[in-house]
Amino acid sequence: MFFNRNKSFLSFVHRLILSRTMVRYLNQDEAINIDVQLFSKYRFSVDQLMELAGLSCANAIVECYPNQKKVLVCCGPGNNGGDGLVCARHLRHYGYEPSIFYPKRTDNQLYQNLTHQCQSLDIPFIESLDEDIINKSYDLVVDAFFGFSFKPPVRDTFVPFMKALRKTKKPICSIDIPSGWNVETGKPTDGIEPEMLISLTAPKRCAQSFNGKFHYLGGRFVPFQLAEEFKLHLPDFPGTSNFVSLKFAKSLVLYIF
Ligand SMILES: NC(=O)C1=CN([C@@H]2O[C@H](COP(=O)(O)OP(=O)(O)OC[C@H]3O[C@@H](n4cnc5c(N)ncnc54)[C@H](O)[C@@H]3O)[C@@H](O)[C@H]2O)[C@H](O)CC1
Ligand SMILES: [K+]
Repeated sequence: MFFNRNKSFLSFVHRLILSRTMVRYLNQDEAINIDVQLFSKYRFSVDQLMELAGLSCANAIVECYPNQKKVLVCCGPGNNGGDGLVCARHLRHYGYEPSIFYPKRTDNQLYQNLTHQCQSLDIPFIESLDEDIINKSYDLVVDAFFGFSFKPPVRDTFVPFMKALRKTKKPICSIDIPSGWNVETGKPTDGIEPEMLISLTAPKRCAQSFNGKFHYLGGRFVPFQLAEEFKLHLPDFPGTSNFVSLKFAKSLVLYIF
């Protein structure tokens, strides 16, 4: 059956290997540079990209954690946190029971609007975080504390929160970057160990040392010219899906069966 679905199984495997092994892992400057180009040259708004990114994260989470409905979304002060707020809203619409921990808010109108949208869906905002709270009340943690603008070491306010993520027994899904990791060199000795990573736009260098269960690329919005300019070699997204596995073996099994 699968020979009919494509020219040949071998040509599929060849393309799959290339797409998984060829995808480029960005350094921090490249990630920031692409960000700037998306907003300037390609005239995307941050709201648009955040919505597309957060939606792709919610979809990938539903794919991997269909029964873990009680989700704690930990949001940081930047756009990574914004992705988390969007992800929480979409998970709520998908019938999940998200709660949000958002310790450091800003008066940025976009974040205030995203917060209001979550509150309008009765998504609770919790006021404190430690590993007992997580272990007792949640099935899954979404880590949207920090993305590619993180500069180590973790500042004092966030130290206890990162400790809770490090100590919890519950699976963690990190958005774009496992928070607290060096964007380029990866996990510090006391770093968190997420089970799932959803890279956005293109994977960052730290993702090369990620060996958790699930690694997806989300955010299906990269202009073809930009992908070409930065030689991103992004994999093909299947059908109308807005996330694609970067784990070669999983894609092969999915194809065959
Ligand atoms: N470019 C894209 O394609 C898209 C990117 N998205 C998401 O945006 C983040 C990057 O967002 P940014 O606002 O630049 O930064 P962060 O969210 O990573 O964090 C900045 C925030 O964190 C504070 N901070 C930095 N270092 C520390 C530290 N050591 N301790 C405590 N706090 C720290 C800093 O002050 C800022 O307030 C990217 O990863 C994506 O998730 C878009 O949403 C989608 C498209
Ligand atoms: K993160």
